[in-house]
This record gives sequence, C-alpha cells and structure tokens, in this order.
Amino acid sequence: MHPRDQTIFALSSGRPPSAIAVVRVSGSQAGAVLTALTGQLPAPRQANRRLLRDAAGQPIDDSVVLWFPGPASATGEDVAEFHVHGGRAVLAALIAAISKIQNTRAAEAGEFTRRAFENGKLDLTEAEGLDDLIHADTDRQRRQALRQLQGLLGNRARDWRERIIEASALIEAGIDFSDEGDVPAELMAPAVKAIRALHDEITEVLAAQGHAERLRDGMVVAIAGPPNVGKSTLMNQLARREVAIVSPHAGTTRDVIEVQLDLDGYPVTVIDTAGIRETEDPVEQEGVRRARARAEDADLVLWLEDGDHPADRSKASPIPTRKRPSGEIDFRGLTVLHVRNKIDLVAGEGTDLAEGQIGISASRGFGVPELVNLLVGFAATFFGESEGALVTRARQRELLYRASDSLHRSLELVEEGEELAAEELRAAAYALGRLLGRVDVEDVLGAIFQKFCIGK
Ligand SMILES: Nc1nc2c(ncn2[C@@H]2O[C@H](COP(=O)(O)OP(=O)(O)OP(=O)(O)O)[C@@H](O)[C@H]2O)c(=O)[nH]1
Ligand SMILES: [K+]
Ligand SMILES: [Mg+2]
Repeated sequence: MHPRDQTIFALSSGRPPSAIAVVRVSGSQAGAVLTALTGQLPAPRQANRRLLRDAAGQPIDDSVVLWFPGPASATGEDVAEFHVHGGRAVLAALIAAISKIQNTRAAEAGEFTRRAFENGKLDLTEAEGLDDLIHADTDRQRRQALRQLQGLLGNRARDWRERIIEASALIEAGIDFSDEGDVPAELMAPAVKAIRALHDEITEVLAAQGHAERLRDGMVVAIAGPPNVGKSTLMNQLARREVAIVSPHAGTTRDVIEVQLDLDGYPVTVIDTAGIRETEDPVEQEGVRRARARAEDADLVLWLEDGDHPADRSKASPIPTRKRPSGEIDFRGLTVLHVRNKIDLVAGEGTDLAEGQIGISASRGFGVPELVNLLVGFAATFFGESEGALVTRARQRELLYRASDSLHRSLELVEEGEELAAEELRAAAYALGRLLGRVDVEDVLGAIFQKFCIGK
C-alpha cells in the first residue's frame, strides 16, 4: 500500500506527562481503529466516554473519543481522536494498540496538515499560517498567523488569479478572432485595464509589507559600546534576570549573549556583546570581532556610553561603515540609538546629554522604562503596519513579485504582440498558483511540511 493511503497516527498534544493527551488518527482505517479499541463506532462529532481496550481485551485507559467521518474532518479523511490521560505508559499502550491495526503507521512531521492541503481543506498560505500559529510566541505573531490561516492572502491570490485568467481569455479570444494578428480594440481595452488594476493591487500589497515577514523571527537589537559602560547590566535589566555576568573589570563579556523578549507583542532578540576596544588578548579580540559583526547585522544598535565620557564618539566610533552612529534619533532611518549610562554618577551636575542621546542608569533602573518604550516605538515602525500585512514569508513575497513583474511585462508587450502578452499572463497566473500550492513540485511541498510538528 502506498504510504499516502496508509492510516496515520500521532500524539497531537504536548510532551508527556500531561493532564490530558490527544492522539489523532487519520485515514481509511480510522473507523477500524475506533471499533477495535472501543467496540463500536460512536456517533459522529460528539464527545463519547469510552474504556479503551487492547487486542487482548486488557483496559488501556478511560478516555473521551471523537469520530469525524471524512470528508467533513480536519484532514478530509476519516479522523478519530483519543483524549486520554497524558502519562507515558498510557500513550505507549495506546500507540501500540493502534499500530497493531493493519495499514496504520506513525505520522511524519506535518503529515496531517499535508493531507488536509491535498484534500483541499486549506491552501498553502493557510497551511503556512497554521504552522506560524503553532510557533507564535507573542501576541502580534499570533494575530498575523491567524490572519494567514484565515486565508487573507490566499483569498486575494485566488481572486487575482481568476482575474488574470479572465484577462488572458479576452486576449486569447482576440488572437483567435484576428487572422492578421491584430486583436480588436474592444477586446484589448478591457484586458489592458484589468491587467493594470491587477498590477497596481499586487504592487500595493507588496509595498505595505514593511518588515512584516520578520515578525516570524523577530527584530535584533544589539547592545554595543566600549568596555565597562554597563552593557551587561542593561541586558539584565531588559531581560529582568541575570543572563550576563556583570563585573567592574573591563572585558568581562566575551561571547555574544542573546535573550528573546516580548515587547508589547513584538518579538525582539536583544544581544549583549563584548566591549569594543583594541586589545592584545586573543580571546578578547575574538569577542570584539563577534561584537562588531553582530552589531553590524542588527536591526538596531544601542550604543552605550559611560557617564564619565559623555558622547566621546571621536575616540570610539567602532561601528564601521554603513552603520556609523548618526547622533540623532530618526525613527525612519534609525539604526543606532545613543544611550548614556550611569547618569546616577553625574546626578546634580546636570546631565549634558548629546543631542538625541538618552540618559539612563542601568544599575538603578532609571530611564529603562523610557528606553523600552523607545524600543517598542522602533519595533512598531520596523515591523510596519503589520495588521495590514498579508505577506509573511519570503516564498510568498518572491511569488508575488514574479506575478507583478509578469503583469508589468505583459502590459509592455501588448503593443508588440498579443501572444507575448498572453504568455506573460500565464506566467503571472502560474506564480499565484504556486503561491496557493495549486501548481507546484513535490519537493517544494516536502520542504514546507517537513518543518511542521509531528501530529500536526
Ligand atoms: N554607578 C553605576 N554603575 C553601573 C551602572 N551600570 C553598570 N554599572 C557598573 O559598571 C560596571 C560594569 O558593568 P557591566 O555591565 O559589566 O559593563 P559591560 O559594558 O558589560 O562591561 P564589559 O562586558 O566588560 O565590556 C559594573 O561594576 C556595574 O555595576 C550604572 O548605571 N551606574
Ligand atoms: K565589565
Ligand atoms: Mg558585559
């Protein structure tokens, strides 16, 4: 029997032990599994309390079972669900009993969703949204994933694809009509108008993205600066725990230390780095090299300076090349935020902050909430109006660009020859078909579903 026709099963809830565990079974044998373990098929789509027994008649667990005959099920196939006590031995016994039934096997990662996709229960963008929803850590990630799962991008793409096909039908009808190759203007004008509108809509969606697809991975903020200015102290303040060693010795931090933060729903990775200075110590040299590299790749650098050496940027301007400190806060072009630490040491003298510089005391916590607010503001700008963002992955963006490029080219080619224009329209429709997973090659699907959880 082909693996695709086998009945699959998996633990679909979290890692045992847990109060309750859910084991799902999908495929033509799901009903046979239920009958074997409970004695009979329960009424569809209703929770039923049943004692599960193995083949020898020995009880496995007291459980709740559900029966979803296909095609009205999550995967489109017959599905059985066992809600059991989430102990390891209970699960081992249940899984053993299920695998004794003919043509059943353990599911691969993402295989339930893949079957749902293959049975037309969701398109590829919705499947991606489902995966993102399962992996969402912050509220904004959750909302974005849910929009995707609800098909906001998929529905737009389906609509675009249909309209492209209509436009190309107009052009192709014209090609058939005309023996000299000149398509009548009454057919071409509406087609051109439709293509232009489609091109504008797709371009608009692409332009509204900002860094919305980065919401899945988060934004990277690097704390950098000379040694001993309190970078690790600030890191610990932001993380609200002792993640980095703080000491009065310059050169304490050598490795790059990372923490994941949820700032008002935005996923942010903060990294603490080695103090940047010239040094003979080869270990510290490596730390400095890593610090520079990570700061250069960060989305935002918090450049920390010491209260004793305010804004002495001539001495230390070690963020090389493209991310040289600008000295002012501009939320659109900002990559470096200047922060002056240890203002508690200069209290009373008046804080002579450089323009655009923020004063804090990392050890006492002064100014830290204000700094966090600035980070949230930066994140909001960085991720863009993500509530309106439809594109959450590079795959989706690339295919939309392809579609938009093809539409653009077809407009240019209309004058030269309708066949060429029609060819570009086919390419645009094909790109959207791939976006939806309607046309694609097996290995692309494999690559996407492999990253899913087992049991999903
Ligand atoms: N007075 C005062 N001292 C601080 C403040 N922040 C940090 N310190 C002290 O400054 C010293 C250095 O702090 P760290 O956090 O280790 O500094 P760092 O920049 O990570 O140092 P390196 O990793 O060695 O580059 C420690 O003794 C801290 O207690 C502050 O706001 N005020
Ligand atoms: K230190
Ligand atoms: Mg440090």
